[in-house]
Amino acid sequence: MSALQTLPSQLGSVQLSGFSRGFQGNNVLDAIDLDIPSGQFVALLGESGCGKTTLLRALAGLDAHAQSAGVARVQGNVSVLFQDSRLLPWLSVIDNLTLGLTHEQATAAAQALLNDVGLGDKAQAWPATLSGGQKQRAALARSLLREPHVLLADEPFGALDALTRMRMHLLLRRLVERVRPTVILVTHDVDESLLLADRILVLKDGKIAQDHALDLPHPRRSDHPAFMQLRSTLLGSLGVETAIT
Ligand SMILES: Nc1ncnc2c1ncn2[C@@H]1O[C@H](COP(=O)(O)OP(=O)(O)OP(=O)(O)O)[C@@H](O)[C@H]1O
Repeated sequence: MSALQTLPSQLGSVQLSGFSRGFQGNNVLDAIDLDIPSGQFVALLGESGCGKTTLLRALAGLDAHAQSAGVARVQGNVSVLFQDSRLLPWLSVIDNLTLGLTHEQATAAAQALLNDVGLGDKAQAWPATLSGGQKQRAALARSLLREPHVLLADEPFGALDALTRMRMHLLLRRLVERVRPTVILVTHDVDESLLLADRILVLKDGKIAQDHALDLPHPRRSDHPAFMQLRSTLLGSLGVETAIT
């Protein structure tokens, strides 16, 4: 076997080794080393402008104009979920899901995923007739239909109201537990990271400044003592002091 071949057990793993990236001479990511094993759910936190999206887009193979050094390796298929759904307005919901897929079962699988995300009756609807939350659910279904080994999500729930966001959290956890992709979720929301992730990273000054493993069962309760302690630590690292000690 050649050294370049990917072993099945490595599919879904992500490695950064001395990875730097910048734009127009400004360094954003500074020699990052990071190993994410297959199937891990990672949340990436950090203050605005610290480079979270830059890191995610590098892993997605975007921003070819950026100056990069070092290694960023993602093994397997990648799906990207953005803050806006990016559904094409001239295609029905189900045609948005199956766009580019040629296998015969794509339509049946798309309908099954739409059922899963509660949009079973919206398959033939136009995207413009969906609410923001419904569009994001359709976008999530579109991502998972590709059966990605790695799901890269950039604040996918950032624009949703609190109630819809809570529903999306439950939905994402349920689907992720079934499909088992590696997930890297960029978020500003500390509670979101604590509710969903197995591991929480904080990006600061171009480096991974904190790396926390979370071994709490799901569904999680936000009043769990370990949850509250880490919440306080994370908020502190983001420059927000809390009363909890
Ligand atoms: N395509 C680009 N061209 C030039 N500069 C860029 C580009 N993309 C990002 N940057 C710069 O890189 C830095 C990091 O931006 P990035 O969007 O990665 O931060 P972020 O942590 O995701 O921020 P936020 O939480 O506010 O979304 C910023 O200073 C930004 O201006």
